[in-house]
Amino acid sequence: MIDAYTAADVRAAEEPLLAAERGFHGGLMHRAATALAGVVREELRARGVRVAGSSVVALVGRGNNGGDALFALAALAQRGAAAVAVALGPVHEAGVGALRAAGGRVLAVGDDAPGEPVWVGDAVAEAFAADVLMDGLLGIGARGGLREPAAGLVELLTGLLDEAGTGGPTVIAVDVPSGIGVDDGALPGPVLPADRTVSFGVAKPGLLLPPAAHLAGQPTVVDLGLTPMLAVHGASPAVRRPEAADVAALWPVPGETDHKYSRGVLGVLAGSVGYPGAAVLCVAGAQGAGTGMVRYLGPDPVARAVLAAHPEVVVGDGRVQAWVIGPGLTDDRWGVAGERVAAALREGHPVVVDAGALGVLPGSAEGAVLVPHAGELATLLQGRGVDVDRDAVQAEPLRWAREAHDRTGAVVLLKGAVTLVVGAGTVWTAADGTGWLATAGAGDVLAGVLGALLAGLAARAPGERLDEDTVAAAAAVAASVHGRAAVHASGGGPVTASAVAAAVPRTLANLLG
Ligand SMILES: NC(=O)C1=CN([C@@H]2O[C@H](COP(=O)(O)OP(=O)(O)OC[C@H]3O[C@@H](n4cnc5c(N)ncnc54)[C@H](OP(=O)(O)O)[C@@H]3O)[C@@H](O)[C@H]2O)[C@@H](O)CC1
Ligand SMILES: [K+]
Repeated sequence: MIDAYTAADVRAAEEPLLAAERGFHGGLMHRAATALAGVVREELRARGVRVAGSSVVALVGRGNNGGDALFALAALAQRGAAAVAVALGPVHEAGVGALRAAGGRVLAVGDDAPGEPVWVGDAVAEAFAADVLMDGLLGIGARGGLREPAAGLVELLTGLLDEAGTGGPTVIAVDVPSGIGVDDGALPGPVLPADRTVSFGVAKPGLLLPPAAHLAGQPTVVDLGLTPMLAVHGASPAVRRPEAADVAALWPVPGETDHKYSRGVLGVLAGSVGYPGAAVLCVAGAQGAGTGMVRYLGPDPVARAVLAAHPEVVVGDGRVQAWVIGPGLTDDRWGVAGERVAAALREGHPVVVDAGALGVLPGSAEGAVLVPHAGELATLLQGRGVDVDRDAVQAEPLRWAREAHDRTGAVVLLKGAVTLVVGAGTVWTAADGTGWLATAGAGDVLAGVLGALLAGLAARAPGERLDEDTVAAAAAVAASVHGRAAVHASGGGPVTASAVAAAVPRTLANLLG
């Protein structure tokens, strides 16, 4: 599990550690910088460049984040790297001292910065020519987006890096990409996209939350002994991301005495004469995820298509432990879908609600998991009197997913390259897929995978409602499995939704094996 804590919780936890070290060399900043320098060396090796003779540049801001970057540069300079700090104002004095003592250079952008004065354009050229570029402008002390001159410098550099494709430096963000919303993943201004973020103590929410997560690259967390302090302080993770072991821990694995009913029966109300494929794909996802049985409800021609692809499906009503309602339904079926959602919730069954059925939710949909994409979430909120559109949802996905949760009582899984799951408690994210997964029908497969998982979990606790945290964790785990299946199926190239569903059993076998 990657657990991310808010900036306030991190500060409260580090306070006693900082007080205990009282400026002692070898304290938190020294350990953070040493680990950071280690990651830079790793990245230099990955580029086939030796540390001695390499070129490493850091953009340095006024706080301790800049201090980390300066001490890391000093450590690299000691090993023979050409280390250059670009200071964008007054910066950590001891850090500058250490860098200079190790033979590094300091370039100054702006009158109040130490070092050789340079134009912004020269600083950009220096940064762009480096093997590795560290972004140490702002950390968890950020208030709002980058200010000038850092904002302009980052905009210029981002443009150059965009044009260069893979030709520019490897970018490593120090603790967080500078200027992101540390706690909410917002992007209030320009942010330098990183290949990797080295985060100190614990991950920060913005590394896992869209849209900032797209700019953080691969997160690497450096252990600084903060976790026990967080526990003492009573902090709980604000955002979590499941890893392979977490999928295995949650996924119900059948025992010798299990039978199809004890493994979970999933009801699927999906598909229409216009969109029969949605039903076939949803069922394929559920079968691939190993549900005990699928009961399918839908028009005869669609049922025939479902049976042709999946002869093990039972067509017609009966007892189920969970539902998927909505994929591929046309408006003539929305009334039936709405009644079925309400009935399932009354009976205490978890329901995955997708597509057209999102528009016919009962006033309170507590117990449901809504699985919209950004456009569907905007429509759902508009239907409840909220003035929001797709672009606004994409700009602030956490805010609007939370709004939808507050207004419906349901767990909200917002689909995207980084999937977001919002309930009353911890926020979950998953980002194990590939860009190739953005393809027709992929959402139908996800609904089936999630439905199967919920049916399996509900079947393990007969007569009990699944608690909301379990449902939210299941939604994130299902999104993770779906993304991993896409990666398996893709092998780096295009992938169809059918292929993703077909790859789910192999993906689960690898995760559970
Ligand atoms: N947690 C840990 O265990 C460890 C943490 N460590 C490190 O410490 C970092 C936190 O350090 P920090 O508190 O000095 O904050 P940081 O973000 O560097 O700078 C804040 C300064 O920037 C300024 N400023 C604010 N917003 C701004 C803006 N938009 N644009 C421009 N300026 C802005 C603000 O000034 P003001 O807002 O008052 O104008 C203030 O002076 C943390 O991220 C990690 O890297 C490690 O060293 C050791 C282990
Ligand atoms: K940073």
